[in-house]
Amino acid sequence: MEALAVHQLTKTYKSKEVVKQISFSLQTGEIFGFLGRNGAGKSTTINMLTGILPPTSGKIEILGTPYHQINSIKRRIGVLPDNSNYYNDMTAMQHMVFFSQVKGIPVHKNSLSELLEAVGLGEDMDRKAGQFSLGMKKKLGIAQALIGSPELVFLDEPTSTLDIESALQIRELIGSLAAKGTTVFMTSHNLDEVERICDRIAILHQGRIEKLGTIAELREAHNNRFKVKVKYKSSDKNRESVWMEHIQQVADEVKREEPFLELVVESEDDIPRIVDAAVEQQVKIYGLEIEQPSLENIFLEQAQR
Ligand SMILES: Nc1ncnc2c1ncn2[C@@H]1O[C@H](COP(=O)(O)OP(=O)(O)OP(=O)(O)O)[C@@H](O)[C@H]1O
Repeated sequence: MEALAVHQLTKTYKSKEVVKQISFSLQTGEIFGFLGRNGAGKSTTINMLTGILPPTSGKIEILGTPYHQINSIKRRIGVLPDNSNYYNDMTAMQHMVFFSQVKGIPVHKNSLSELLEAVGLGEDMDRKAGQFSLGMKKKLGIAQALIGSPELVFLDEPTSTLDIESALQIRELIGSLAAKGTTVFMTSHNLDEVERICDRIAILHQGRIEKLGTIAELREAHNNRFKVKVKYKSSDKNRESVWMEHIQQVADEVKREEPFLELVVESEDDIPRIVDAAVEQQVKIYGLEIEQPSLENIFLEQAQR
């Protein structure tokens, strides 16, 4: 089932279109990464999807419910907005109780403290938010987004401002949510993170979705060539030449700087062919490094256009 379906969604400020006819859908239980440079329109999109900002045009269906009825399903949605405000004099737990009440969800202190523990605020739940660092506020924002076990969660940069360990903890939490069937829509500037946890991604560029798919699909569309670096040794120059001739037929590019050989091949299947031919010609392989285009390459290519 689709947790979210967006069709031709557009936002115009005065005469400037900042989100331009974007369409996509999210399957239940998937982690969807929404990427783009500063100002690409990510937060504007999240604000429209969560009912904070009215769209100029387009169609949104959330959890099988038309957009104009979004208030009736707000309890089933969790949101970490791009900037959250907290009351300096209220503790983390008091905030959680307050947010539960605002959402109309019965207050269960045990589950609220479990959520605070899950984001790493277990020991700080009775401290006032006025004493919190930026990272701690972010964790509180994630905990409040998860009150009432929402089916669909929007997380705007959930790990920015977090230290390495905390970011890892949050990534694991996001993974466990999805494993339980929660659908996650998240933005991030950390491409490594996106590559690791997102099932599919969309790259937004100047308000338009320029790329959409799994990382493997984006690689395929980008230019799915493999760079292969081989460390080798051969004691027989003739046999080595036969191997080289074979490589010339298989590889698109060949660069040789003994004892290394750098190749570019179209298909992953070319790699064992090259190794098999080496074995046949008694060329010894000491190392093999294989590099595929990273999400960073794909993203940078997009951003430079
Ligand atoms: N209230 C507003 N009035 C006019 N323009 C706005 C308003 N809010 C956002 N914009 C413009 O809309 C565009 C998209 O902004 P948005 O905040 O959605 O980008 P973003 O992708 O979330 O960026 P970031 O990564 O920096 O958070 C920007 O050009 C921004 O200046």
